[in-house]
Amino acid sequence: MKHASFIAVEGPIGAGKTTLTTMLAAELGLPVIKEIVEENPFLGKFYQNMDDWSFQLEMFFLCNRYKQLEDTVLEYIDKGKAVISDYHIYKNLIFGERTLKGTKRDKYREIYHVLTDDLPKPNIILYIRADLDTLLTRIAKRGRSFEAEMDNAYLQQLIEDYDSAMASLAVTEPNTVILAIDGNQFDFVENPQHFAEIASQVKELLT
Ligand SMILES: Nc1ncnc2c1ncn2[C@@H]1O[C@H](COP(=O)(O)OP(=O)(O)OP(=O)(O)O)[C@@H](O)[C@H]1O
Ligand SMILES: Nc1nc(=O)c2ncn([C@H]3C[C@H](O)[C@@H](CO)O3)c2[nH]1
Repeated sequence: MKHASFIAVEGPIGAGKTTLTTMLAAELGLPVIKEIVEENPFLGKFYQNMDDWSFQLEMFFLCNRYKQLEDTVLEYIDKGKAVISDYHIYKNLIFGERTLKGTKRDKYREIYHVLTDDLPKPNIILYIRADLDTLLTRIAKRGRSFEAEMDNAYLQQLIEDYDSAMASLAVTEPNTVILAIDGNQFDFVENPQHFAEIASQVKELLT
């Protein structure tokens, strides 16, 4: 039996994950899983002082996403229903490896694997790649106050971390389809033709 599709939209901060996920969910008639941002008590503190707050923040994201992933598996994947999410749980490792240091990083990595290794993961990843200027423009356009403190070097580093992580996933999980989307060129918000092209590629993957 063919497994139901579990699609994750990924990319660095401000790439357009939530926007594209919402648009595709509506177009394809799929239930949507979105990450919790506004109720996160550590994000503002983290952007002001990353060294002091990174462990709390990464653990908060990991526990929330773990719970959401468990629920997604029970509600959709185990029942053979397709679903689209605006993140892949693997992003915890991408961020954690960047923001944590020393023993905290080692402990966090272990907890990540203990929690997630035995859970089903997305079989399709839509990876939105975008350069620093594009991301800065979109983050500014969205205007979240706590992100005003974000360092450009951190964002640039994450762009590179995402590229490495996707290249490594392509090797370690060869059955996962990774569709790269050029977020600099594709303006799926303003240009319906651009969105239609992406939607048609995703539909092909689902058939
Ligand atoms: N392809 C695009 N073209 C033009 N504007 C875009 C595009 N994608 C997203 N935007 C705009 O950029 C802003 C950020 O998008 P969005 O919140 O979807 O990003 P995100 O990747 O989910 O961010 P985060 O990493 O913080 O969760 C929004 O204002 C959105 O309207
Ligand atoms: N450090 C860190 N670890 C994560 O797992 C993570 N996931 C998202 N974010 C940040 C990016 C946006 O500002 C905001 C919304 O995505 O939260 C994260 N930050």
